[in-house]
Formats: sequence, structure tokens, C-alpha cells
Amino acid sequence: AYVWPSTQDPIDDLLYLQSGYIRFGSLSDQVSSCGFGAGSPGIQKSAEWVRTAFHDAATHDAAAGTGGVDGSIQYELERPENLGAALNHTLADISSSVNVHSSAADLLSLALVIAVARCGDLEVPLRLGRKDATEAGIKGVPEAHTDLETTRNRFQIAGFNEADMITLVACGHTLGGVHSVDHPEIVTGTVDPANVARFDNTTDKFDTKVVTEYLDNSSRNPLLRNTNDTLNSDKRVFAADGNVTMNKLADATYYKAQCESVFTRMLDLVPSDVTLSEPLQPADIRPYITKYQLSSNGSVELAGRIRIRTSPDSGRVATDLKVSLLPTDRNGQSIQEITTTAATAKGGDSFGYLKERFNWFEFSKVLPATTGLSGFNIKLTVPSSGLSTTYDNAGAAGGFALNPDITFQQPQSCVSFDSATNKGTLTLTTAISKKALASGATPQVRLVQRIDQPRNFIPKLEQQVIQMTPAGKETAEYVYYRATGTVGRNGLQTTFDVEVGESKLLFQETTALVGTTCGAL
Ligand code: HEM
Repeated sequence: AYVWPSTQDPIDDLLYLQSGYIRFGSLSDQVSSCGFGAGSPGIQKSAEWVRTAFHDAATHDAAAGTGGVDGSIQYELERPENLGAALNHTLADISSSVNVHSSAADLLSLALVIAVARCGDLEVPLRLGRKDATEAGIKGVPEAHTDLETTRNRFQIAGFNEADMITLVACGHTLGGVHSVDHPEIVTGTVDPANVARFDNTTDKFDTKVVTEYLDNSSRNPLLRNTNDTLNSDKRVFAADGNVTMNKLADATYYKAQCESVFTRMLDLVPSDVTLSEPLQPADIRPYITKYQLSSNGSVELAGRIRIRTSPDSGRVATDLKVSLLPTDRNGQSIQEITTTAATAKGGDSFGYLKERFNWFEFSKVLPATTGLSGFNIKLTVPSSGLSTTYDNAGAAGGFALNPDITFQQPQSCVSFDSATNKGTLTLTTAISKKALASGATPQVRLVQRIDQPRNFIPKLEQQVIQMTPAGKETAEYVYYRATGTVGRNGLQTTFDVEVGESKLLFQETTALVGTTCGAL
């Protein structure tokens, strides 16, 4: 069961909150339609994302336990087998979502899942936990001129038999096509970004046309129709078993199920030191804390929203639901219930992958600092039946636990950018309880530096520990501490942890600080 907070939260947001009131559309907006190409001629983002995942996966060695979906593609772009802007585009598309919990490899997998859901309602379970390679892997992605034996062998090493190989190519080549700018030897006509030879006649639909047009000989697929047979890789692959597999794939229901299956297996090709999670499921009940800080008069402010899954199979009806927080003080004693209000802006709900639906219940509360907060449970009541259920974060210690000893003081924190030096300055302010300081530990910030890599959109993530110093203000319970860090332009939006000995405030984001000035303490 889901336990909050989870390292999977950022990817859950990208997958399940694609539209509606609270949305994380930075990835899914880029395939707002299956044919979308960001206004660039000849570009189809959904196709690029599918192709990129394949090119990362294709060099897996099942026996050796190496390669696969490990993000090594970012170091392999110069190879002829990875020709074309698609791979670099995809890395740029996922770049801003890379963080300590979301590897490029997981995000490449997510991109494929979002793309094929958008283009053909495919359901590809997304397991997470991939690690990013730090250097290039082996070569071997098949090219148009690669002979059948070598291609079959490459798929075999990755763990796919001949039927799997045919299926993977038939599922991959239903979107997009071959670009004349990269392959003038394959595409007839002018060499122009807009001149793309499509694999089938429904290029922006994930459907069987690539198969049926091949079987009935109406196909214009450039990897079947080339006058130079050496370049007809699809022709060789599709006919490899005398069309047995292709004949089966002509059935739309079978095709969809097979594509879901081979894509799932393709994304699960990972090096042997990676253990993938169970397939991601949307959290049923999940809090989002938007404010947890000391106010200028020393009291504790808590605000946020509770996300409740209200998809039809949840059995919940958003209009027949009351949600409240049952908080505990810093000593673990229950304190007064915090009520929430159902959000109504933009319908008050959000939607995402597999048409999952969520409703939002918002709260804002000021508590005396002497009471503090160590966490809460969440109570759902159905007014029409009077029944209520309390959720305790799957039994985790403290329920939905908050740290009563460390708050991130967002209003007194800021990020500025100096274009002369091309550097950003991050000023992070926190309030640390005197109780935690009594341990003698020096408060420190563990800041994630997003370091630009040459000719690579994916930043390298490095952690830097910065000692915090007293900021010059204290209240009866807390002392304000401050840290200053220098980051590149790419690091303005990053994450950090605050640590006071064993006490930690994890995975805080700086995104909201960009372009702000630090308020007075
Ligand atoms: C024998 C194996 C394969 C060969 C030789 C091959 C070859 C090619 C070639 C030459 C292109 C044109 C690239 C360009 O001009 O931009 C292409 C595009 C593409 N391939 Fe493959 N491919 C193979 C397998 C696969 C597989 C297994 C998948 C997915 C699972 C896949 C997905 C795609 C997609 C989606 C495109 C279109 C990209 C776009 O429109 O930007 N390919 N492939």
C-alpha cells in the first residue's frame, strides 16, 4: 500500500495529474495530441518518445545483466545507430523532471507509457527504480541496413525471441516515420525537415495499419518499399517467420494486448543491480503540504490539500464526502480536528493516466508553536450514510508524519540569478526547534546541484552539504538558520534536505522561489 511521502510521488504526479485543477502537465502536455510536434515540421513527439525508449533498451544483455533502460542513451547520441534529433529531443523533454527520486531512465519509461496511452489507449504498467548509467554502454541498436541474422541475435541477447522481435518492431513502427534529413538514402524526394516518410497511413494513431497495409501490400512504409533491398529492415523482420506473427497481429485486440506486453517487457530490461518496484498505482489518499512554517508572530502555519482518488472503481462520490485531518502535537497527543473544504475551482478535480480521477480538499490552520505538529491521520466521512473511515498512512509511525523540529521558511527564502556570472544564488531559511538544537548538531542543508553536462540535456546530480548559520532571529521555541548556495542556471529549480543530526526535512523544492526576493525574518 502507498505510504506518504514516497520517492515515487513526482512520477505519480506526472502520470496521474495530467489535467484539471491541480496538474503536473510538464510531460503530458508535450503529447497533448498524438501527432503533436511542438510546431516543428516533421516532428511527432509521441513517436520520438517510443523510439528513444527502444534505443536505450535495445542494448540490454540479459545473460550479463547489463544495459537496458538505464539512460545510457544520453552518452550514445553520436553513434550512427542513434541518428536523428528524436533522441536528443526526448532527453530535453524529460530534463526538467530529473531529480534524486526520478532518474532519466524512469522518465524515459514514463514518456513511453504516456505516449502510447495518448495514441492508442495502451496500458503499460510502469515499474520504477531504474538507475542512470554514468557512461555509454555497448553498441548494437539495429539499423535499416542491418541483416536479419544480426538483428535477430541482438533481440535474442536482450531476451526477445523472433516473434517478440517482429511484434516489437510492428508495435514501434505504427507511429512516426523516417526523416529525409537523417536518411536521404531511404526517403525519396527533397531533403527537408517536413519530408518524413510515414510507416503507415495513420501515423498519429497507435493502430494495426502498419500490419494490415503490409499484409495487403498497400503499405508505403519506407523500410519495406525501398528500391535498395538492403535498407528494407521492416520487410526482413516482418517476414522473418513467414508472416505467422504478422497475420496474428492484424487482429486489433490481439495487436494491442501484444504491444502492451512487449513494451512492458522492454521497459523492464534493466541492469542486474536494479530492482524494479511493483507497477505504479495512484495513491488513494495523499496529502500535499503547501505551507508548513512559522509565521512572523511565532505560531505554526499549516496549509495544503488532500488528494482523494474518486475514480468510479474507488466507490467514492466527491459530492458526498467530507475530509478532515486528525492532528497530533509535538508530543504525539491528539489535538483539535482540522476541517477541509472541497476545492471547486476548475471543477475541483484532476485527471490522468487510465482516466483516473481525483478530488481535492483544502485546509489552512494556524497552531500555537508550543503545540507544534508531529503529523495527522485523515478522516473521510460519507454524509449520506454517516460512515467514516480513518486513514493512518498504512500504519506508518506517526501517521502522515511531519517534522515538528524543522520548518522550511519559504517566505524568507529566495533564488536570484546573475546573468553576468551565469550563476544563481539560493538563500534557504529554516526554523529549527531549540529541542533539536540541544543535541548539539549543526543544522545543514544537503543541496542537489544540477550540473550541466557537455552536449547533454540531462544534468548530473551532485549533492553538496552546506552548513547553516543562525540568521539572527529566534522565538521561544525556534531559532532561524540560513544557508546560501551557488548554482548554475540549470540548478535554480532543484531540491534539498535539511538535517539536524538525525532529524530531517526531506525533498524540499526550490521551484516556487525562482525570481523571488527574501522576505524579512
Ligand atoms: C530492426 C529493428 C529496427 C530498425 C532497423 C529500426 C529502424 C528505424 C529507422 C531507420 C527509423 C527512422 C529514424 C528517423 O529517420 O528519425 C526508425 C524510426 C522509428 N522507430 Fe525504429 N527500428 C527498429 C525497431 C524499432 C522498435 C523495436 C521500436 C519501438 C519499440 C521502434 C520505434 C521507432 C519509432 C517510433 C520511429 C519513428 C520516430 C519518429 O518519427 O521520430 N523501432 N526506426
